[in-house]
Amino acid sequence: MTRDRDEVAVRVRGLHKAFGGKRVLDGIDLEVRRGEFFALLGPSGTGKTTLLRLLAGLERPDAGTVLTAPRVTTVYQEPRLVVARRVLANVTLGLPRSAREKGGRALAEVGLGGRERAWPATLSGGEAQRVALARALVRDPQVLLLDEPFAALDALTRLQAQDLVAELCARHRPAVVLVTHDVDEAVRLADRVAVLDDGVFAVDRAIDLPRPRDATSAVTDPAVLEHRRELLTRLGVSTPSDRTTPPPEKADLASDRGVIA
Ligand SMILES: Nc1ncnc2c1ncn2[C@@H]1O[C@H](COP(=O)(O)OP(=O)(O)OP(=O)(O)O)[C@@H](O)[C@H]1O
Repeated sequence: MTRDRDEVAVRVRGLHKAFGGKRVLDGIDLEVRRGEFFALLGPSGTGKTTLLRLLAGLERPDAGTVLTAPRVTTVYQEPRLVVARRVLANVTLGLPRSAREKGGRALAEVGLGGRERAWPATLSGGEAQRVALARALVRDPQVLLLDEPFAALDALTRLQAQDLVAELCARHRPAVVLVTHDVDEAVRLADRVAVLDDGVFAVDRAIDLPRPRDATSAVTDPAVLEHRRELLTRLGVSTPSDRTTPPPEKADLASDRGVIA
């Protein structure tokens, strides 16, 4: 483990944010280190994107502090490519011409080597999102913010894109904050998963599973299933195993009878 893995790249303390009197974030504390992958789940409208926007410096806190390493880059659900610019120009947008070579290497890293001169309109959704990843990579982010980056992709492309992001993050080791609605995606990618509810983290759970994590283990590995069950329960979704568990009164009865150790 090298030293910069231990550097804190995101430090949030006592963060409060409201819009028009509506409390959205109500005292958030968060630390994410270089090389750490943090995923944020939560029902719609709980403030996940607001937290990302605060980390990106696009919103100001009402109270509390938000500190990040200087190079912060966001990848959004839509790739946000400039249609009138070729792929490489999109990757290096706003950077000096000297960044072109690095841009080409970033494209090769996301599997799009040779597509530098393609127009965005000729790309598939998955390819366009890989261009967006290359555009983030070329900026050497110390903090990578991912705002539901796989949500618009079909199921198979999404799994491939998750593998790619896991691989890129393992190699470049930014501090990652991923916002997602997908529990399986969070468990597959993250070192830690939090559930944002009512302005605070209702859960902040370490996912200490070995890597690489392949897609099939998501349906076979009991440790993965346990994380999934716990997170879904915290999100208010009952799982089949919950439904087959006797209700509490019955479990108590059973334990009174000595059936449950
Ligand atoms: N600029 C703003 N002005 C007013 N209200 C806002 C603003 N930004 C966010 N909100 C409100 O803050 C709340 C949280 O929004 P936010 O987009 O952060 O939630 P979210 O958890 O990311 O939702 P989703 O999962 O649906 O994307 C919502 O009620 C939203 O309407």
